[in-house]
Amino acid sequence: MSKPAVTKLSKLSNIEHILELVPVSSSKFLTKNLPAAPLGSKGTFGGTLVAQSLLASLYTIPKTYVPTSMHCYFINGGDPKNNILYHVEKLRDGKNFIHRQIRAYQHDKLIFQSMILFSQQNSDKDHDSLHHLDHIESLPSTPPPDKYKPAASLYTEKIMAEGLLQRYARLSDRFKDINYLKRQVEVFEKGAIEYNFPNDLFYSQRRTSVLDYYVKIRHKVIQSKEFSSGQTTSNHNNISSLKIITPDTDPRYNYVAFAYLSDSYLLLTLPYFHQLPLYSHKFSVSLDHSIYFHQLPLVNNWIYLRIKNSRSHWDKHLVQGEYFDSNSGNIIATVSQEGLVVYDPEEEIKAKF
Ligand SMILES: CCCCCCCCCC(=O)SCCNC(=O)CCNC(=O)[C@H](O)C(C)(C)COP(=O)(O)OP(=O)(O)OC[C@H]1O[C@@H](n2cnc3c(N)ncnc32)[C@H](O)[C@@H]1OP(=O)(O)O
Repeated sequence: MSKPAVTKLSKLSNIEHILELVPVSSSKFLTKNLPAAPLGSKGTFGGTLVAQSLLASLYTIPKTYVPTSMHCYFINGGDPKNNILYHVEKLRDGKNFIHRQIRAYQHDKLIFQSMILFSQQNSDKDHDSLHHLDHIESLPSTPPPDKYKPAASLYTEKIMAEGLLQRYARLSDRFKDINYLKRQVEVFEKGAIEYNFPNDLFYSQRRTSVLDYYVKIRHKVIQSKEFSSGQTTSNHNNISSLKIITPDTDPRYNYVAFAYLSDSYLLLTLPYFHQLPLYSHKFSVSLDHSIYFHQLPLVNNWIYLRIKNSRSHWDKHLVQGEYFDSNSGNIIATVSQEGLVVYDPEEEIKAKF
């Protein structure tokens, strides 16, 4: 199994290290490293499961196919102290579409399942009828500094400042822990995902139905749009001939990295739509996650994201994001997620804060 040298990166931002899978058979893939929980959370980060299930399935399909959509369910919380084994089931291999189902296990416990549809990239059709991509005119290709700030400096200014921190500490004990706060700033500064948030993200008293921000991946991912034509990535019966899929070698890694970022600061932004401070939940897990890919998401470019909270009802909340390439203004993906998020009554949160 050949593997190119890995560029030296901070461990926090090394997405290849975070997501690496070791093929154990033509349909089973084991995590190389432990599946970490997000800071402040007990279970494995959902984005890791979504991205690794996509990565595992890529080993079983020809390189000319790209993901069109994926629909995922988080069935049991992942244990960050145990490796995960992904089983890829081939449901169908067609001329235009390929279907895969992926199940993630820790020991014998099913923790996650996804279904992924791939479509042929190099279509030989000569006309693209009814061609349309949602588009934002004159979208700035970098976050305008008067509206958006790097996450670490915004967190330091809006949460860690004298006077404000005491208010957050009334919501959760974690804000009394200086190590937690320092680690959060470090994750924002050096983590795999870089954010520029609007100035009022952490506590907005503005009534609005849309939240927007900019996001990208720090780890360099090859951007070439050329998908080598031809053979399957894997020789299904010979795992020693598998070429490891990395950010340096395979542009399809942009899809994998996008899947990872698409589960972060999505459900967590719910309080923004309800004029409450972020992190004011009592319990928060994502239940499902769906992505429609509209084109190759170039994850090292700033991606402009618009989130809506279409419904919140009896602790079940639906959030939906539209992601745009900030260079072209064209839509690259649509994401939906339902979460189980439990809050105290709004008046109680506001009274404490
Ligand atoms: C401050 C920074 C915070 C950062 C948060 C970042 C969030 C990032 C988003 C994610 O990545 S979440 C990770 C992906 N999603 C998951 O792992 C969810 C996996 N699915 C499940 O855990 C179960 O399907 C689910 C809990 C949703 C099922 O609920 P049930 O009510 O049917 O199950 P059950 O009653 O057996 O409870 C299972 C556990 O959930 C807990 N739970 C359920 N509802 C709860 C509730 N309302 N309040 C508190 N705890 C609750 C319950 O206490 C119990 O904990 P233990 O296992 O420790 O005993």
